[in-house]
Order: sequence, then C-alpha cells, then structure tokens
Amino acid sequence: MSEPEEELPEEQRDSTKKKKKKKKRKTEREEEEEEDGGGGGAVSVCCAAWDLQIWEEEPRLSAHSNQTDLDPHHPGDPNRQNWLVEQDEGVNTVCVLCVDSSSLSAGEPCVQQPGVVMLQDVFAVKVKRRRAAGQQSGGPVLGLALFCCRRRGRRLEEDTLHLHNASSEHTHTWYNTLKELLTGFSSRPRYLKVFINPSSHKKEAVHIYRDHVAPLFKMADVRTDITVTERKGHALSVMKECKLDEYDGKPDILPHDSTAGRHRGDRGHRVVCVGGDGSVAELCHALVLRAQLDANSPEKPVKPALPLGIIPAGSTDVVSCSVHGVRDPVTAALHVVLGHLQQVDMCSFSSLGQLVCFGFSAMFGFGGRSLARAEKKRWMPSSRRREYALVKTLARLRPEDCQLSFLPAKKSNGNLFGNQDQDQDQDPESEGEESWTTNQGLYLSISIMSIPCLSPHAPHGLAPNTRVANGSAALIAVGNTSRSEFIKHLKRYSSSSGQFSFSFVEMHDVSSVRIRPRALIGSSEEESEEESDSRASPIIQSEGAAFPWNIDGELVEIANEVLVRVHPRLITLYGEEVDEAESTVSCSCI
Ligand SMILES: Nc1ncnc2c1ncn2[C@@H]1O[C@H](COP(=O)(O)OP(=O)(O)OP(=O)(O)O)[C@@H](O)[C@H]1O
Repeated sequence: MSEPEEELPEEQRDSTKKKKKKKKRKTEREEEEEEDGGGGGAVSVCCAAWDLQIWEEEPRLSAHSNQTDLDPHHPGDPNRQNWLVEQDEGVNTVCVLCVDSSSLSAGEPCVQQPGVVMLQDVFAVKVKRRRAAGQQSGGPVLGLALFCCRRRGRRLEEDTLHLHNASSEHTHTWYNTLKELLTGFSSRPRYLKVFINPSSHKKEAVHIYRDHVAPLFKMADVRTDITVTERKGHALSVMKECKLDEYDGKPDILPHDSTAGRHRGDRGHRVVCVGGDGSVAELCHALVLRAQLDANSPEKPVKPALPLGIIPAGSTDVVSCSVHGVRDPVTAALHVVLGHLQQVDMCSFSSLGQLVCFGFSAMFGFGGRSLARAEKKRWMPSSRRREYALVKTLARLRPEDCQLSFLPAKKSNGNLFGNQDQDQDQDPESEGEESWTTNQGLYLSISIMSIPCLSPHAPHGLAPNTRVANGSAALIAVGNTSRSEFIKHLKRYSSSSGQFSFSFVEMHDVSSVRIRPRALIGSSEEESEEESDSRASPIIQSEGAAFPWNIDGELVEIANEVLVRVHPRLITLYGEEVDEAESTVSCSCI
C-alpha cells in the first residue's frame, strides 16, 4: 500500500441517517440486515453485483447494460470481483465512478443520473472492517465506504456509498487508487486556517462549526488550525502576521484552468471564516491587504492566492448566500472539501485617497442610518435591534442631499454568466471627467453592490442584475419620495419583482461611484428649493461630523466623500455561481 489505509469500523454510521431510519420500522429492519451483511448507509452494493470504472467522460448509460463494455479485461464474466480503474493523467475533474444501476439496492446515488457517482462528488474513501465491540484495529475487510455529496436543490448533503467486498486485496487496490485520485483534485484543501467569530449573531458560531463542519473536514482528512477571534480586527492582525507559506505558496488552479495538472504536492492550505458578513469582509480585506504587502504593491489591489471558505453563522450572510444559494453550514463545508471555487468581484472604499476597506456591498442613507441606530441598541438581541432600527429609521425617514457620480461599466464580451473576459480594473483616474455621470439631489438610499446579495429574505438578491463575477457593481439610487412609496419599494424585494419600477429609483451598472454629501459641496452651490423643506434638510451638517455607511453590515463612519471602485474577480471564494437563494423566511417587520 502506498499509504496507511483509513479504516471505518462497521459500527460507524452516518448519525443523521441513523436518526432518520429510527423513525421507520421498515428501515430499522433494513438497517439490521445491513448490519448482518456488514454494511450500512444510504446506498449499499454487493461485490458480485457491481462493477466500477473510472471514465474520462460522463458515460452514456445505454452502454452500461453491456457488462463487457465496463471491464475490457474480463469480458463476459458476470461474477467477476475485479474493480477496474483506468487512470488518465492530465484529466482533472471529469472522472466518473460508475456503479451498475441495477444493483443499487437503496437510496439514490449522489448525482442526477441513477447508477453514476461523479468522482468529483466523492470527498473521502475508507476501508470498512468488521470489529467486535471495543476492538480498535484489525478485523476482516468488508469493502469500501465512499463519502460523497448529494444535491437537493441548492443544498449539498452528505451521502455514503457502501461497496461490499470481502477480498482484502481488491479492496486495498481500490482504496489506494481512489485515494490517489481524490488527492489529485488540486482545488481541494488539505489544511485550513479557520477563524471563528464567537460573537456572531446568536453566538452559535463555535457550535455550528463543531457540530456541522468539523466532522466533514475530519472525514475529508482536512487538517485545521482554529482561531476563535477575540475582538474586531483580530483575524486581520493574524492574517497580516502569519507565514502564508504555512497555508499555501502557489496560486491555485481554478475551475476554468483546463491546462492544470492533476497532481500538486504543494497545495492544500486555505482559509475559512465562520461568521457573518462582517467577519467575511474583514477576512477578504485581510487577504487582499496581505497579498498587496507581499507583492509590494501599496496602491494597487492584488488578487490573493488563497481562497476563502465561508461557513454562515451571522445575522446577515448575504456573501455566503450569494455563492452557496442557501444559508447552510453543511452546504458551505461541502463546497470547501470538494474544492468548488468561485471568483468574486470586490469593491474598495476610499476617502481622500486613503483606503477605508475592501468589501462587497455598501449602503448610504437609509441603510447606513438604520445600522447606526441598531448599533446604539447593542444590548438588544440582534434580530430585534435590526427590526427596531428599521422601523425607527422609516418613521424618521429623511433624504440625504448629495452629489452622486458614477462611471458606467464598460460593456464586455461576457460569457454565459455575463462575466468579463478580463480581470482588468477600470481605473477611474484614467477616465476623463466627461465619462462620469453626475447628479446632485436628494436620495433616501444609495446602494453599491458588487455581488447580488442573495438572502432568504430577498431570494433574487438586493441587486438582482449583477453577478458575483461580472466585473461591475449595481448602483441603486432611491430618490426622495413619500414614506409609503419607499416602503412599497422595499417590500417588493421579497417578492423579487418590480422593486425598481418606480420613477424615483434608478439603477446603473457601474465600475466606480463617488458620493459627496452636501455639507462638503462648495458654498457656491445654489440652494435647491427642497432645502427649505424640513424633510429635506441634511441630518448631519456640522463640520467634522461623519456620515454612517453600512459596509457589509458593519457601521463605518466617514466624514468626507467616498470613492467606491469595483475590482473584478479580486477574491476567490468556495462556492458556485448561483441565480437565486432558497427562500425560507419572510420578513415581518415592514
Ligand atoms: N470576539 C469578538 N467580539 C466582538 N466582535 C468580534 C469578535 N470577533 C470578531 N468580531 C467582529 O464582529 C463583527 C461582526 O461579525 P459578524 O458579521 O460575523 O457577525 P454578525 O452577527 O453578522 O454581525 P453583527 O453582530 O454586527 O450583527 C466583525 O466586524 C468582526 O470583526
């Protein structure tokens, strides 16, 4: 054997499935039968009835019924116990592990086609042995257990395929071959630096990690180094100082890198964040800053080599939802162990030439004021304080008087998802003032979002017209209107249509935005008629006062004009392209 085998005692079961089985008498019997036969789990296949082959391409199942097609070395032998693997150097993720569909006795295989398990959906393989109670090692071989992932809508779920075979030789041949193939997936992590924010949302992040995520990482042989953060900025300081070559040294192989080799010994270390959007943004900010430091590029943002996994545990998880489609720690963890990578656009926020932070979304006006109000009620439970702040800010609804300028995004030859071909920033400095569109007026709310900001409350997202990697951001500017019209606009987010079809709402696809609150605009500016209206007067007028911004759910107070720039595909997150989030809740507060 090329490496020590990993063993799965017969008694070890998927606990969640066991719980489900206990509910039914019929399945209880099935489980007992499986115990007798030495198996257990969702799908169980006996050696004489199944055959395996690793194929380069997805098989045509019609050819599947002809057994001789599956095993050219043993044509026509119906009872053969040979498990054949054909390895193909250079093939990265399109291997298919094919199990004879007629022999699947229970449950469904992991992917859509019955009888086919994509190797790219398998994240662990273990040798199964029969052991007496208390026996720690040894015992007769029973076969293999393949741990894989099954899709249910947007959710990924853990599944187990039990392959029975009493032949130790064949079991180990397959074990070694599958193990080698699995370690060949270059985007899968071997070592994770995990940051957990224990203060997120209901303070459940540590439990979420321990109960739902750690067992999957362990199963997939991913080693972890955990930091439970102690304060805001803790993750940033760790990432600034740590030796990154402990985590990784080389750029990753991304999904569309078709020339990538299969075997990479130098990869496998990544970063994971367990928390809400604030924690995610802090880590993304840290990764980009660190990449800039390492590349000695103080001005220009540098794309980090390390991807980030996000386990949702916050009060708002729109970044996680935008790359997973659900707010589910198991789905998130499976995206990490299976190495699903998604490049994502980010924004930089700067004021007076100084970088404030990197992030995904920002709200000025209503969103900023509402968050500022919520922060003053920190003693309240997080959902209550957000509802309180929302209602209070609606009751005192006032527009911001500001100059809003934006640089429209350049149209590109987008691919299927509207992604730009290049990762090039559109530099606002190099664009003449004439390329900018500038308006001055009263705005109830201005949002800039480089990702669609999906959530269970707004399944199509707060910015449904942007994509995670289309190289631009959505600018949604809501002009001054009555409270009832504004509420109507907000309410339409949950029904996901018509929220922008109001005369007071404008939406643009942008690469840069500049917001200059009125207090900062030169005194030569003529006063508009609306300013005589008390409803229209700016809330903060005193010199030196700061305007509240909501940047990824965090309150950032900025006294001057803010420049927002989109940086296409600046960060790589574990996840996938998602159209719509699973809607599980409805918002009752408005
Ligand atoms: N131990 C800690 N105590 C307090 N704040 C922390 C701690 N660790 C991290 N933070 C900070 O908490 C902020 C919010 O975190 P996160 O977004 O994960 O939680 P949330 O529940 O969604 O947010 P919020 O508490 O603002 O509703 C982040 O800026 C993060 O840096």
